[in-house]
Amino acid sequence: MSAIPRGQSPTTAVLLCNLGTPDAPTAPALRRYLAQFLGDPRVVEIPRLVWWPILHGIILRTRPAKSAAKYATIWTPEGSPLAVWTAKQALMLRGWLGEAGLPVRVQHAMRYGQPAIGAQLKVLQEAGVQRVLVLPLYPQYSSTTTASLFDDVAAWVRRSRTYPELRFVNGYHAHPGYIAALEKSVRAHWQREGGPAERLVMSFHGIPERNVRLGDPYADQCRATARLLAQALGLSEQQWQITFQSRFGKARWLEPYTEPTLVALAQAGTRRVDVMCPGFTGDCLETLEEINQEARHAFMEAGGKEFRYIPCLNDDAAWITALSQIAQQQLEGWPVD
Ligand SMILES: C=CC1=C(C)c2cc3[nH]c(cc4nc(cc5[nH]c(cc1n2)c(C)c5CCC(=O)O)C(CCC(=O)O)=C4C)c(C)c3C=C
Ligand SMILES: [Fe+2]
Ligand SMILES: [Fe+2]
Repeated sequence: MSAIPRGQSPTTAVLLCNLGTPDAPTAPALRRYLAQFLGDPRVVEIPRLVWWPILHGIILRTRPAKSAAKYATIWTPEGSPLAVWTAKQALMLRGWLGEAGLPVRVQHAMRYGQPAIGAQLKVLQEAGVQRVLVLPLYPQYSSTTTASLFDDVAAWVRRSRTYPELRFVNGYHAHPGYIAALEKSVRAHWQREGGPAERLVMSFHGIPERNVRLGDPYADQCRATARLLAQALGLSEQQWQITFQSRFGKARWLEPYTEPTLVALAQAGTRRVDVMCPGFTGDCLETLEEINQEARHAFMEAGGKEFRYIPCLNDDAAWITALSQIAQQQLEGWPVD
């Protein structure tokens, strides 16, 4: 791909997309966010007639205040960590691609909340952008996340008379740059801590077991990521394990569940664990509160001695390099000006 002449506004863009987060750690903000999130038919696959009264009559009356209190424990002066990391990743990716001779525009957008995907696509189009690569911050494909993002892009296309040429990344769970960035983050953690703990627990966000039965490749992709990382780190089967967190509702989700596994490890005499969340590319509520606060507490209460949390990739240089490699591979062959 030839470089875009400097000084002109780029007509090619990368839209870096993430899940989204509430605007504030308050019950009203959580109600807006959860209504959009849990009203998405890709996330809750229950017929509307059955689900709507439960969502609006029960869940949105009780959950917002409880979730807001959790968000309040991780909120920063700059805002929600997920929003802060996503914006920073987009800024860094723009720099990395520019250095690689591809001065494309890079914007970020959220599936739920702000900045919305449709609004960002409109901004790009109005700025003269003719080609957009949509790059989700989800390494593992799931219909609940990746396909939902695609739906949102498609919904904007449906509303628009004209739209740019579009490409969409489905996932990169085994990309060598992603695995290498994860490996580097674990090795740096071991360096700081003076060596590995007895066990490395890799916790991924769960999804309902039913989705997997119906063909969602998410679980296999999480397992493949975990295995590749364990191999890169030279770990034996006894030194690592995969778990799934954040179960929502009463149905069976992917197992083994993270917190009960950590409790069982402590009860069986494991004193020290390293815990990471390789499926989350930036720290957020699910890693900072659910893992580093709640799961830590459960492990220690069950007799564990050290719970060593490994931060997500966030603004790590090796991770931004991986993102820029993934983007470059997809931008390859696209005509520029
Ligand atoms: C990384 C991949 C994710 C998958 C897969 C996923 C599936 C999924 N999530 C819910 C319900 C909730 N998730 C919530 C927060 C949340 N989820 C992800 C990622 C995935 N979810 C992230 C990054 C976050 C954190 C957002 C942040 O602001 O920091 C929440 C909201 C918080 C709460 O009230 O607990 C809900 C609800 C379902 C039902 C689902 C699959 C069916
Ligand atoms: Fe989630
Ligand atoms: Fe959670």
